[in-house]
Amino acid sequence: MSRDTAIRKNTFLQSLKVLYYSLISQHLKELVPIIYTPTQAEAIANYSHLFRRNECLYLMFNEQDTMERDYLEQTRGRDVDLIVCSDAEAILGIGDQGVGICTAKSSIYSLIGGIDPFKCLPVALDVGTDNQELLNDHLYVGWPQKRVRGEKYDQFIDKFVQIVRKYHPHSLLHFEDFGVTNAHRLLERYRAEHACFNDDIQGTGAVSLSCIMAAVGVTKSKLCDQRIVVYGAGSAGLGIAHQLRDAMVATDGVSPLDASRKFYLLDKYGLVKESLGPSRIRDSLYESGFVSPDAEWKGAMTNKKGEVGLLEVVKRVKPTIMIGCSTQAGAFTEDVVRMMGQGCERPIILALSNPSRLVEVDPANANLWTDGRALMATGSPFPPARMPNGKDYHIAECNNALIYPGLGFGAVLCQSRRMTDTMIIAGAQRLASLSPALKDPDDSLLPDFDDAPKVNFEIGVAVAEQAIEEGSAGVEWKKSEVKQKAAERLWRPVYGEYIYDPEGEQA
Ligand SMILES: NC(=O)C1=CN([C@@H]2O[C@H](COP(=O)(O)OP(=O)(O)OC[C@H]3O[C@@H](n4cnc5c(N)ncnc54)[C@H](O)[C@@H]3O)[C@@H](O)[C@H]2O)C=CC1
Ligand SMILES: CC(=O)C(=O)O
Ligand SMILES: [Mg+2]
Repeated sequence: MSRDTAIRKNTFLQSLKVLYYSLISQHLKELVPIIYTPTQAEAIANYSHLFRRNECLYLMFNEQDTMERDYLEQTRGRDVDLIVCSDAEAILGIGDQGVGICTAKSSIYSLIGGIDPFKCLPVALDVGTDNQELLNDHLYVGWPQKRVRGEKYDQFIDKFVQIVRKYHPHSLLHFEDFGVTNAHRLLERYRAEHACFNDDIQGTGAVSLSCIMAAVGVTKSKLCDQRIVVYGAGSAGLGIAHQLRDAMVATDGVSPLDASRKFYLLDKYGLVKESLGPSRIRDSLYESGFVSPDAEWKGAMTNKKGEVGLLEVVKRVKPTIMIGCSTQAGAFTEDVVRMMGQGCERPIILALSNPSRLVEVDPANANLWTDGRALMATGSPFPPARMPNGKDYHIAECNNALIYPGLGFGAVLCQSRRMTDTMIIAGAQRLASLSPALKDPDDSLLPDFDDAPKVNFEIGVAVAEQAIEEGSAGVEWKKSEVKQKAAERLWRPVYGEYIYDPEGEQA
């Protein structure tokens, strides 16, 4: 190699990383689906078989005695702003993947959020796996033990969080794809003491709120006038319901109780209603206030176990919005969608499960079954649907990646010690204000992914402005200074253009 010193080799190799980011940045729409959803699910599912080298900080449960040393070794000389961690229990709709790491989530912060990749740290928290296929696989690279749960799990996570707080107190700690029993708990436990963010709960809630704000703009109605069915009451479903309810309370002035009654959540036991009891309703669902009173469901059709299914719910509720985050492919059947279409003029349908093969309804079918009246969004990219008038309807990609990079950029920019609900709402409102559907009701509900960097810059500015206004920021800027500061801070991959000159070579 012509680069003869270690430092020249080092800078050359670093430049290849810049090439990676530069190439993807120039072809975002084409290449994000390759490094992120839907392909990422396949890459994670085959992680051990495709394994080349470790790209993240890998912390294993049975090596926690050296956790602090391992952390320091990986972060030495780096000014870490952002940490993306996952225990991989509920990866991208494909369940427990043991050590299926989420480096892509971290790369998206750089590609779309403009955060220097050198300041981002992806962390795999390996606490074992309950995925028997992985445990039987002799090539599995993770710790081949059953998942650690309970107090020992909490102690391991706590040790990690305290190390982050000690060495990078201004960082944003992003939780990704934790299992439903841990996701809410961990966020609530740590968000008051450190800037924490759960993407599946808050990121998905925020991007869905933006999408729905745009959709109710098209239907010229208010958020509090909607009847909302959420199919799949896990991290994403509950996060979305909370976000929409908070927005109804904040913007439409309804009480939290009245707002809660606009929601009908379904989980694997059907409609979440009182009589399902604690064996079928998780604590976080009970506490959420979204459990339907039995009195509202007298005479409803049930199965032998007393469970009410989706079709019956849609028939009785006549929802204006139906959101899928259940991992159940095709759950929004023709009967369900046609029934919804009978109950309202412009059904708003968000089929958010990833990867694409798990989508609750193919938008082309939803379009057909509602005669082109549905306002639609999906979690992974889908081709446009042809409307009866011959026009193409662009399906919004309602994926948290359209908002979390900006939320993170904003929090990091102003060194916020908290990621507050109001900062997230400010980001969601800014995204909604950029919806193409505001100019043309037949256009996509959300901006195109090609515009994601520009859009996320705006989101970041809105978040930092809100943090300054409410006193959460660690910097002493005026709100009017934020845009300039954001522009100065933005990282963009610039890879020099090399022009091949054969004549020059001969000379
Ligand atoms: N578009 C986006 O930005 C995002 C999409 N997602 C997708 O949403 C899906 C769920 O993700 P999480 O909420 O993180 O997982 P989760 O495991 O927390 O939640 C899934 C929920 O679906 C429920 N469910 C399972 N079978 C069901 C059935 N037959 N009927 C009704 N509900 C059923 C489960 O009980 C669980 O509560 C995944 O496919 C994920 O990829 C998640 C986060 C963001
Ligand atoms: C997008 C995402 O966070 C998920 O599917 O889990
Ligand atoms: Mg996720």
